[in-house]
Amino acid sequence: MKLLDHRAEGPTSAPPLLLGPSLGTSSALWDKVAPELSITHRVVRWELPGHGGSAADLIGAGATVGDLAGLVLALADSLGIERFAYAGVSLGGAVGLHLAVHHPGRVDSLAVICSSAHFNGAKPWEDRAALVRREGLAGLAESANARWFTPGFTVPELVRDHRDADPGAYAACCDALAAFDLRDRLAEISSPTLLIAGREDPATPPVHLREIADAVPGAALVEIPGASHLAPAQCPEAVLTALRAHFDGGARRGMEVRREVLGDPHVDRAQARQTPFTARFQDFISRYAWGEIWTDPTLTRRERSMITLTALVAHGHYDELAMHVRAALRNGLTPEEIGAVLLQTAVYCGVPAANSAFATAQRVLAEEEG
Ligand SMILES: O=C(O)CC1=CCC(=O)O1
Repeated sequence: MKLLDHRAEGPTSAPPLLLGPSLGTSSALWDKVAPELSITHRVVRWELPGHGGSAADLIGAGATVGDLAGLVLALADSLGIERFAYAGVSLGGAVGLHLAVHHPGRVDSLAVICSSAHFNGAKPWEDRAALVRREGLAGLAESANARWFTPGFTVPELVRDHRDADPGAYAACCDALAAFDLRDRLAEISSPTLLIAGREDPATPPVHLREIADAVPGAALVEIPGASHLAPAQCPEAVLTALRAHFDGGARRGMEVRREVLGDPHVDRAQARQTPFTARFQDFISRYAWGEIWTDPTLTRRERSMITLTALVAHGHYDELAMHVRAALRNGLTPEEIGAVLLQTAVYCGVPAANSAFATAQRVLAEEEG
């Protein structure tokens, strides 16, 4: 099966983040944003059919946003990505809305940028599709700067990509925009949703994003002054700040997992002891140890507990060991299994270390039983 062209960057073990382009643009739209996002995410930028390196015949006349969403899901499947965060601009944002409504199990978190739940009816897009089918894209590309940027600003590479797109596929994308209207379904979206509007955007002005924010439960709206339609290209830092804050569920998720594994009383005590001096360290632990490592599904929590017990014995961290014996019980290890792990440490970490570990574990197990 033919797939959308894409560019992937960032650690393969990081949470996946799919980035969608707007009509006439390519993945270059994300050039100033994607490298930064790829520090914390496996970023996959996809190309519209007939744009960038995607084949034009992936869609045809009468295409829908649902067809584009299907291509995005096929790409995700091919990359072994089940659930993902998603950000899209304009038509790419419409794809994100469609995914969140029709495939909620796939979308962990959504950001919709300079986009809309409807693109002002069918007529303008039917006219544009007819024009492009008749005359190609050269003429339309001449007006790209006015549609995409504030006066005096341009990104020549994006304008060139617009001119070079396949007219048939571009027109099919216009067909998809003509038929798109998700206003009645927005309230069904359950993924955490961020809307980003360009204050100077003539194509999808802030009122379109506000309409989505008002309808999607819990959604947030950020308006970027000085940005027109292609905000990630024109105001990358503002977009990056908003996306980072939205997608960095690491700290939040980390705190949830920390509480699940260590228990509320322990975490509450740690929080109460926190001072301005230790706050950054506590935050680091929540994000990194709990938000990234303990949440990584490659290993089970039971397996992680066994590894952690062993490592703590190896380094003689007996206070931490006591805490992780409790965590191991919470993660489903039996006292017998904990004993078997400690016995094995006698072989690899040394008998004196295991001796102290058994004493610590015995005390904790007795406390937990009593
Ligand atoms: O190029 C435009 O006209 C702006 C636009 C509308 C939908 C989209 O994806 O881009």
